[in-house]
Amino acid sequence: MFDKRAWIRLPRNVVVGHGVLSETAAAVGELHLGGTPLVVTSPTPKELAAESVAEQFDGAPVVTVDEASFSEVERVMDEVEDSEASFLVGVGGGKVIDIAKMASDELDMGFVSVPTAASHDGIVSGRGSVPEGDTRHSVAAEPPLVVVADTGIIADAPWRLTTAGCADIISNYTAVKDWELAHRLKNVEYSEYAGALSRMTAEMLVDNADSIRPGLEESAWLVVKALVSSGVAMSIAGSSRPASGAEHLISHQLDRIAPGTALHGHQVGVASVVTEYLHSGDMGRWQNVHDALAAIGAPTNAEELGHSAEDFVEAMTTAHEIRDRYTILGNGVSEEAAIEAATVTGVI
Ligand SMILES: NC(=O)C1=CN([C@@H]2O[C@H](COP(=O)(O)OP(=O)(O)OC[C@H]3O[C@@H](n4cnc5c(N)ncnc54)[C@H](O)[C@@H]3O)[C@@H](O)[C@H]2O)C=CC1
Ligand SMILES: O=C(CO)COP(=O)(O)O
Ligand SMILES: [Zn+2]
Repeated sequence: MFDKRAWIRLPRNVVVGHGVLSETAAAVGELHLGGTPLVVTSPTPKELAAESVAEQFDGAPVVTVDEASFSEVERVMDEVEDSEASFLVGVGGGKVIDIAKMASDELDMGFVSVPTAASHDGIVSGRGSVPEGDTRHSVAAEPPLVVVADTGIIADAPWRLTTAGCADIISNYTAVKDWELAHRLKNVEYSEYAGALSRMTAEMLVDNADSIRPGLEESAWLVVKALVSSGVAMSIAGSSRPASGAEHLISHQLDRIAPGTALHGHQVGVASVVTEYLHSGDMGRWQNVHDALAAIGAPTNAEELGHSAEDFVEAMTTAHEIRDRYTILGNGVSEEAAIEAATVTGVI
């Protein structure tokens, strides 16, 4: 009997380009959500974009958040109740977008994503990530109904945020390899379509690496389009598998061991060099990942991330424990093997 089912949730309007911030209300208006939003932001994005977004909705209330935590999600939910808002607009980096996404998911109301930085693919995906206890990885959430990515604003964001977004996309290569491996070894459901889209997204970014340079709005355009495409791959898969393998597990562990040391995208990029080595050994493929990161100016080793060699090795040897996600780390790599892989690739 044929028993496959898919429920693919995607954003309705994705608006990308120069000055599109001013089209936020129009892009939302098409969806007939009704009522007034609560705008969720943080200090810098507030001045850059959130105040202007609030004006477009007739002076909608604005709440400023400080950190990605469930207490902040609850504070936003309380503000929704006080202001009687009927949907949420997140304006800022990944933390703000996640808080607004998780609050709207809890309240079962619409969510609009207005990223001011192209730092990772969570800005467009149906995945939310707020640290809870020991959990650092994303969980399923409603994707944004509307994404408004103004390349003028994103091009002016600190360059490291853009290189982090690029590295998050480059890590899709190893994520797909891990997914294929889990399919072969553990019969994990695999989507050819989502896998191919994710890999192609990484390829297109790497092929255009020469045009990804600070201050160029073209770069913001390329990276945002890649992040959208990666988010769509996750929606098709119904999980973060196409964009998250062993390299993400290692990054989540680093976030636990040494929180706040480096950006998500930068960590997964460096970890991806090592996991590519674990996949393909001395065939030079890890060098391709390393070179792609170097070409866009992202970190290529633990020191550049600000992590010690000991912490990186600890993350590698414990990463398999944090989630039910089979990868090249299998049931765990030994300390000796971790040191060997990280040393050969120049990561430590
Ligand atoms: N939902 C998901 O699937 C995923 C979620 N995450 C989560 O996202 C968070 C990290 O997000 P990031 O964006 O890397 O960091 P972030 O949200 O902390 O942003 C970094 C800093 O850049 C500032 N910023 C943003 N746009 C700016 C602009 N245009 N100009 C000047 N400053 C600007 C922010 O205010 C913040 O201070 C973590 O909590 C991580 O767990 C990470 C990956 C995937
Ligand atoms: O960052 C992500 C994809 O790039 C989400 O992955 P996780 O589910 O591992 O948090
Ligand atoms: Zn990621």
